[in-house]
Amino acid sequence: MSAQHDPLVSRFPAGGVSAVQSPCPYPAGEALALEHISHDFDTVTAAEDINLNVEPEELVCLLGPSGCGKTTLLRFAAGLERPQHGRVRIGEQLMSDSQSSTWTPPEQRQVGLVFQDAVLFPHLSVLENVCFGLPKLSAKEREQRARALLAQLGLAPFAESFPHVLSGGQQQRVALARALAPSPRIMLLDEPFSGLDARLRDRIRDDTLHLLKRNGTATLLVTHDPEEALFMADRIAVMRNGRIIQQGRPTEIYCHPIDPFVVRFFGDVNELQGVVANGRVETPVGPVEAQHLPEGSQAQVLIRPEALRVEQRSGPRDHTGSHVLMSRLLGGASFIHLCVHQGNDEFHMHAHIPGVYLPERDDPIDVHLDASQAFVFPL
Ligand SMILES: Nc1ncnc2c1ncn2[C@@H]1O[C@H](COP(=O)(O)OP(=O)(O)OP(=O)(O)O)[C@@H](O)[C@H]1O
Repeated sequence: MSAQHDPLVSRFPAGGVSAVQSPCPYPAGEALALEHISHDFDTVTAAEDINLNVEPEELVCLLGPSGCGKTTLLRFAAGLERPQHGRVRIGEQLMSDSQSSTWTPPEQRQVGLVFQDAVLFPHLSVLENVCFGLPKLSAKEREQRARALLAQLGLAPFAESFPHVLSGGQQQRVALARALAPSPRIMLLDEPFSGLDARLRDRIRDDTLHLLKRNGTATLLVTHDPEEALFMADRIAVMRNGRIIQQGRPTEIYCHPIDPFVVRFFGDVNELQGVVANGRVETPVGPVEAQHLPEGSQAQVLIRPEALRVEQRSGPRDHTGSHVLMSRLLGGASFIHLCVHQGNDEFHMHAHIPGVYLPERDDPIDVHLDASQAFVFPL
């Protein structure tokens, strides 16, 4: 989908940066390709046969826990580190190739880089910081482009200010504008929002998404935050221990996770076990399809809290059936601790219900399962 047709960007007025530089000035084809990248640091495998590409205008998130190798991949793309095996291409150009010893230094790669902490030149104004990477334009064009970008990020009033008078969030936006000013072939963002408090982070994340989409900038974003990946990404690559274990559109990753790690990484999950019988596994909240597993095999069932719908039932509050243990309001949703029964066994499960729904402790309930958010894997 082009940036112009993306409903997310429709709230932006025409003009701005696009008046200075039209979106996506690079030819069609991949913006970035990492091909068969492998790399060890002493005994740690930071990358193992990684294949990842970013299409023009696409925003790809590398998502995974701390230490899984996300930053290392970004550094290979930027040319800050040389992979022991594999190739890096940016656009049509080969940037590094372990076999032919091809190597392009970072300053010749036309990448935009933003890290967790904005590193601005303290002796230059905001405007001068953003103009810094634009030596090929005339002074007037430089200023025009820098001001247009600052305006898009709500920073126009600070153009003449020096970095030390800006808040952390404002500094981060300046860093973003500076990286974007030279129209990089690819933007490489390494946890750029993680140093910000929650509300500011949401705002800057939103601004960044709109800015990147409006400019049609291909982007690789590193994050350990699954919500951030879902919010930002056109495509997500989930990493663990130096390997990409699943990549696809956010809905594919969330609704069709290929293993328990991917399910758990996206949040709290109810975990149960059972035996496959007649192509399904019985759970205390209903059967779950398991046609892909052998009959009689042990299976684990992972059920997201939002898969459970809770209905209050009339009857005695005597704990003979499923009942409420505790209810909490989380804001836009309610979180309910449940005690559910299967035969003589009791299970503690969590339900996540949209809106304000707070049944009382000990209320008898029926629990219904949306099986599309329940996943069965071999044990
Ligand atoms: N220069 C280095 N020398 C030795 N080990 C390194 C080096 N750089 C990274 N590593 C190791 O490689 C692994 C991957 O590190 P990397 O920084 O890429 O992970 P990450 O997923 O980005 O983690 P985080 O989210 O914490 O930044 C880690 O075990 C790390 O300790």
